[in-house]
Amino acid sequence: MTTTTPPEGTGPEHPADYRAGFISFVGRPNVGKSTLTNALVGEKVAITSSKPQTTRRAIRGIVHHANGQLVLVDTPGMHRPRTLLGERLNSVVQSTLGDVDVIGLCIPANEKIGPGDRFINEQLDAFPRAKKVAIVTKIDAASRPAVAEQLLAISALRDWEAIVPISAVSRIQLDTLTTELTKLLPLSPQLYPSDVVTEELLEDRVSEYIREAALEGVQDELPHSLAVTIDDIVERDDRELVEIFANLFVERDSQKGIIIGHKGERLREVGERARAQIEPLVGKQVFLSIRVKVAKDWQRDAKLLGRLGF
Ligand SMILES: Nc1nc2c(ncn2[C@@H]2O[C@H](COP(=O)(O)OP(=O)(O)OP(=O)(O)O)[C@@H](O)[C@H]2O)c(=O)[nH]1
Repeated sequence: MTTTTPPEGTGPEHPADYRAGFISFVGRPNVGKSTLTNALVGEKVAITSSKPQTTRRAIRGIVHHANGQLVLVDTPGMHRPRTLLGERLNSVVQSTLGDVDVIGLCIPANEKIGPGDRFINEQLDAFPRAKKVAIVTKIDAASRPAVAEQLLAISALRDWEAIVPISAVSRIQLDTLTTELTKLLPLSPQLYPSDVVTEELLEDRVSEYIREAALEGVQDELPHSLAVTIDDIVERDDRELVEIFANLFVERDSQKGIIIGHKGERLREVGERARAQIEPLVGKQVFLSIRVKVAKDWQRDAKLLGRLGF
């Protein structure tokens, strides 16, 4: 019997070679994974910062295009664990990578390949199912000869399915990367409806925005000590207003002072920065209450980690 019905789920508008699947970007902290995720998805779904190790959750950004769908699974930076939080982050990475179709190892163009890159590259052998692609990030920050040299050095690391130099900030070669990644995915119907760009809950995105705002301009030891929880998000019926009640956790009393600042000035700025990100997301004016609390040494305390959502 012959049939002209397209495979279930693909819909008549999709070509026969439509591909969809899961992709994870890995690499040392600060190599530009979150920035790349956001640039590909075209909306801010992962927080970025100049401080390493700011990504804590497996966030999915979804890239839609005519020939396929890339579901991006953003992972925390892989590193040797020093705290309980570090261990949990690593186990998130391990379970994520066991599932994906493609792993993109990100290595910046403007830094020599180091032990950290090699360590992560070796870890990838544990995931034979995934196809491996090298992504050379930040090419805007390196000279052409330096990029060429880096491509050569990376090609010696393993037999890659592809090596793609890109810049997320200058939007160089992002379409090429999308095309190359799509080619490596299985033939598949669409996995998500076309208007979905992330699976993250509003609450999670709001708390990430607050953490990002709080991270701006703080000292080096603080970033890992910050965590945000949301008590409530209330949509007011009587006004075009959303009320958000958040807690910002630090580990020590001294950090509380730093976050709040002189006469609360710093906290006010954090609130303003976060609000500027959240309002477009909810499409309404936002009233944001942030209460700073101390949870002593939460990174090393299993119970507190659980309470803070890790
Ligand atoms: N010049 C340049 N800088 C970039 C580019 N992509 C990212 N960066 C910068 O590199 C820094 C780190 O970027 P992130 O995207 O947060 O890095 P990450 O790998 O996700 O970091 P973790 O979350 O710590 O794992 C930020 O200051 C970015 O602005 C790029 O294409 N060009």
